[in-house]
Amino acid sequence: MSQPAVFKLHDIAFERDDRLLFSTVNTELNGGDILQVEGPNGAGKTTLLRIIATALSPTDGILSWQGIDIRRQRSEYLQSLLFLGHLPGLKQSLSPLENLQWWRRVHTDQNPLADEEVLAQIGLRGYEDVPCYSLSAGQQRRAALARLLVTQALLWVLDEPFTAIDKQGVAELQSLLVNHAGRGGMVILSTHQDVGIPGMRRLSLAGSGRVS
Ligand SMILES: Nc1ncnc2c1ncn2[C@@H]1O[C@H](COP(=O)(O)OP(=O)(O)OP(=O)(O)O)[C@@H](O)[C@H]1O
Repeated sequence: MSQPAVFKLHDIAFERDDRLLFSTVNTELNGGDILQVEGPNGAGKTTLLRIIATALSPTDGILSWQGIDIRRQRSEYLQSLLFLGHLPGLKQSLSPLENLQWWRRVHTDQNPLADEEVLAQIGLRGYEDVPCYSLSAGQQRRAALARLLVTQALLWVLDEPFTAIDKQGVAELQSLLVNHAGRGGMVILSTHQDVGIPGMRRLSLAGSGRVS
């Protein structure tokens, strides 16, 4: 018997204010898969990613992880998932170093990489101790993306991760995603940018949630 897909969206629908945003969204991911959720402004990309991150419940449909409905194993599922929303999600009065330390403690991160090394790799050397409110938009995005370097999560859910970062940062982030997939991880992302990731699949929300 074949193994169930690691992650599956089955007939997902979402209705808001009596308006059907999307319905019959079906797709599945296995280790190594990268999926881009695409569609015009207001199509529901952020909404779908928030459903995947369990911040919203679908009006209809089932999400399964390792073949089991995520509602029956919520904490196990959430331990396997890292969600970065379209805002950086940083405490603005804290520095990138303090934000990272806080995040690592909350997520009981066991990665041996030192905080300073993480921030250097993400392009924030020299800005470790600057309060986040003083950083540029791209530097704030990098401070948030630093979590990708230490997380053990298998499924990365990233809403507009390329926003505000420069060309080199985009290339580095693409490599990070490809390397994660190469190690058996999975990525679901939304972006309006042309992302040149070989083998990346697309889920279109321009109507009925077709997958190509
Ligand atoms: N908190 C909310 N309350 C009410 N309506 C909302 C809320 N958040 C989003 N919407 C509506 O839901 C629809 C989908 O929004 P969503 O943010 O998911 O779209 P999107 O595809 O991510 O758009 P964009 O490309 O502009 O980021 C929009 O019509 C939006 O107005």
